[in-house]
Amino acid sequence: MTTRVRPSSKRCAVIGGSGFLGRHLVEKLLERGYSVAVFDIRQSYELPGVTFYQGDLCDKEALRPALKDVPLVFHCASPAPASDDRALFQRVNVQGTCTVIQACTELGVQKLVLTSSASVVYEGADIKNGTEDIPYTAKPMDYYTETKIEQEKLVLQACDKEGGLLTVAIRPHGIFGPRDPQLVPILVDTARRGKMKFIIGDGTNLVDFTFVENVVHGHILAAEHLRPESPLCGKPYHITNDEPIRFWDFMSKVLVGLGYAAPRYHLPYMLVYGLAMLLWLLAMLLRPLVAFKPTFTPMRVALAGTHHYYSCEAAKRDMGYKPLVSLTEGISRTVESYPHLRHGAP
Ligand SMILES: NC(=O)C1=CN([C@@H]2O[C@H](COP(=O)(O)OP(=O)(O)OC[C@H]3O[C@@H](n4cnc5c(N)ncnc54)[C@H](OP(=O)(O)O)[C@@H]3O)[C@@H](O)[C@H]2O)C=CC1
Ligand SMILES: CC(C)CCC[C@@H](C)[C@H]1CC[C@H]2C3=C(CC[C@]12C)[C@@]1(C)CCC(=O)C[C@@H]1CC3
Repeated sequence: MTTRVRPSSKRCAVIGGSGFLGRHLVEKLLERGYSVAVFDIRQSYELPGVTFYQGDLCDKEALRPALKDVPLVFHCASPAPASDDRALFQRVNVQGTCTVIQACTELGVQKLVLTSSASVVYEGADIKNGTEDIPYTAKPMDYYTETKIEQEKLVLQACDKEGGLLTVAIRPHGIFGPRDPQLVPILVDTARRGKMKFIIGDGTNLVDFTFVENVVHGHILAAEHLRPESPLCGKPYHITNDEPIRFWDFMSKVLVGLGYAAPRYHLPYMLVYGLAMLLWLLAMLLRPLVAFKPTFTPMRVALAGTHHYYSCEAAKRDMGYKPLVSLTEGISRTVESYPHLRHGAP
């Protein structure tokens, strides 16, 4: 007779655990007494309590050892949104997520927590205090969003309350914090190239930026509240700082904190959006001859010039979520963590 090892409830796996959010999640899980298996395409650190498995999540055989005897899996791997490689997004976010679900089911994993994105409902128009019942956009603005929608559907549909895999999706928005490879570095790069002088639109559009530790807190609460009888089963939840801020005020606070000037001059939104569309078309047409990536993509201009903030009332109600770090504290901790990006730094 073979005896199956009963997975310890303080064991878990983090797929994408080498990334920005993944590593913060791993650190918090360790602090809370979990032992963690990290599965990622690259290894970016070593920590006591972490077993590292390197591989592609599309490869089930590579995934299996990381998920074996683990009751709880977090899936926060994705190609970076800045890539415009449709085939890569499709392979990793859609086919790869099918592979993750299959592996979890075959290995008897009890809970799967997906990092989705609030952008699954965003199509370039204003969203004010959006709730989780807004339908997925039928017009995703990029391949990243298109495949995050498919990925979320797959995970939520896989939820089986009758003794099978339980699933939930966390939809963060605008994650920022120490070690973020995107938001602050893109902003500083744009400032260093002298392109952060302009405010797109009237500058009053409100947006959610969410400190990474609050996103981590939402993930752990979701995992710990996910049970067959709980309302979380098969549902998506927004996790934000619950403090929408003007997009341009947030950018200015980070820039000024790092010693750069805040943008001052206004440009009409529709003009910049139109130019971004033209540039994008040009990049498409010239692609066989020259590869260039415009800073001002239509998606980025829309993100910079429209309202997009979301309600996190459902997470408060169903899992007792409350942001732990305020926006002001989050911004100052973030700014302090980037001495090398300060104005004048070598
Ligand atoms: N950052 C944000 O503002 C937001 C992020 N999200 C979601 O949060 C999650 C985490 O994002 P974030 O931490 O910013 O992203 P990161 O790129 O920092 O982390 C993702 C990690 O997954 C790895 N990875 C990519 N492809 C594979 C693969 N095929 N197999 C195994 N590992 C792979 C990446 O490796 P490599 O770097 O080598 O590609 C990276 O280590 C993502 O699902 C993202 O969609 C949602 C909303 C907002
Ligand atoms: C979803 C958002 C809350 C988080 C956005 C993350 C990134 C998409 C943004 C981080 C830095 C931003 C930025 C711009 C657009 C959006 C970001 C890339 C601009 C390109 C917008 C136009 C400008 O004037 C320059 C901006 C640089 C920074």
